[in-house]
Amino acid sequence: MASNLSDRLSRLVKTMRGQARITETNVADMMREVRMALLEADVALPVVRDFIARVKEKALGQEVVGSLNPGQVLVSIVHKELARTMGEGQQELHFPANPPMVILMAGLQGAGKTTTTAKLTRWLIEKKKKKVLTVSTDVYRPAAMDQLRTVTAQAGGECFPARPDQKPVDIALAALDQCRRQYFDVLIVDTAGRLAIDEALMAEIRDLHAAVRPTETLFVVDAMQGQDAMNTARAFKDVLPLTGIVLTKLDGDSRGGAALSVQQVTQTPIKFAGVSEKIDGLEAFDPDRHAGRVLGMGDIVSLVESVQQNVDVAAAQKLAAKVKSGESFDLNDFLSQLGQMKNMGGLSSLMDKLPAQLASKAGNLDMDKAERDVRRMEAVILSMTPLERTKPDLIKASRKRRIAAGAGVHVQEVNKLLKQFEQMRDMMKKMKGGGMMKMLKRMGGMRGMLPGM
Ligand SMILES: Nc1nc2c(ncn2[C@@H]2O[C@H](COP(=O)(O)OP(=O)(O)OP(=O)(O)O)[C@@H](O)[C@H]2O)c(=O)[nH]1
Repeated sequence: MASNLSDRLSRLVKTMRGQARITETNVADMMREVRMALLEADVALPVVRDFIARVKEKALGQEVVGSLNPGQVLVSIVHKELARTMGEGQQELHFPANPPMVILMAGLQGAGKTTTTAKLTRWLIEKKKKKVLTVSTDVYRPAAMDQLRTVTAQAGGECFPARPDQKPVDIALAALDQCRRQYFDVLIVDTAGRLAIDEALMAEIRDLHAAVRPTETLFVVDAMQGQDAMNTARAFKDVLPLTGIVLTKLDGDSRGGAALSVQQVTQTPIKFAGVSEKIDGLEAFDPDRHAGRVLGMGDIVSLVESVQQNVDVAAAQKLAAKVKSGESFDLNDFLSQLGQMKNMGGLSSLMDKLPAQLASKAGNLDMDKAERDVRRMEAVILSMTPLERTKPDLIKASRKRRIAAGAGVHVQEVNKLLKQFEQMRDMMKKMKGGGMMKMLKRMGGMRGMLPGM
């Protein structure tokens, strides 16, 4: 697995210490790394070229302030420009003043249109309190009609009973008529998957569009499609006035470079991301966060921010000094560490911000259980006396039972915690604070990643 962009740039940066400006000479090597990172993320080559030219123009002549170096400044420029290219903030659906709203789903076979139709139905019902009707116009595959009926029911919506012997336009108009008569707020028209080179099918979807005049025409594209996504998107855009893009299968291995290519050629906002096969696996697309993924850096920017805001560096330094000087690590210290972890938004929110490679390694952990464990540990420590917290060896069996009762847990939980604490104290003694100092230094290094931090 290739290392991430900030690692690569910092390797280069070692050779250019003391340089105060981004110049033609030092930018060339760095741009090569940025180009590689984007190509590895499957962004189409012409889009990469364009993007690089824009970043270079922005970067040249930038002052490198304070403790930053040119590489750090560049990572920040690349990240911001990438997020800006993929959209300015999150983009919502447009709801017309007079319902029903019609949404037309378009895309290649297997892109995820039917699954997204169901997810969107659920999203509209739950988040927007809408009454939703779906309809399949895939007259070529009766199984597709059955699939939509099943998934719409799972989503809690209604599906218009279409028949394969009808024409797609007739089906859609009949569904729209039912929608009006029965006061549905939204009609989602699912269509057959089609290749852009299939002229007859492309003409059919254009006719469908003209007949139902949708408020939203969503192009559904599989993030795993990589470089090809650009050509597909362009062909659909030529035929249909797209209003939004749904990028599916972002839970796969792909770094999601397709987002950049598709957005660039269609100039259409990416509105949703598909993040699982399940009915609730649809999220509003977040360009800032996705930029981190494309660069292979996870949501590093907000991770750095949450570490800085919530970790009490002074307290951590005091703890490191205490361990180093041979003073023992006690349960109060343990409690404060648990508190810091909670301040950063809990384990699952930290996991969400990690780069994909790291997160997938930790993916088998049950985060909900881990968070419950942390809360239980806190309750156990809080039910001890101050003396017991500094000298846990004094805790006898009868006190363990009282502590367990106070925390509302089984006595085994108290034993488990004391054992974990003992292991941690042994580890701390071996580290003599050195490991923690290293960690703190790294945090200091991360602070330099972005200007103004
Ligand atoms: N992991 C994952 N799988 C997805 C996602 N979206 C769709 N899929 C899967 O992709 C496959 C194809 O999805 P469909 O919704 O049937 O695709 P379609 O575009 O309607 O396909 P056609 O009707 O053949 O044109 C199914 O196995 C879905 O479960 C997603 O966001 N993540």
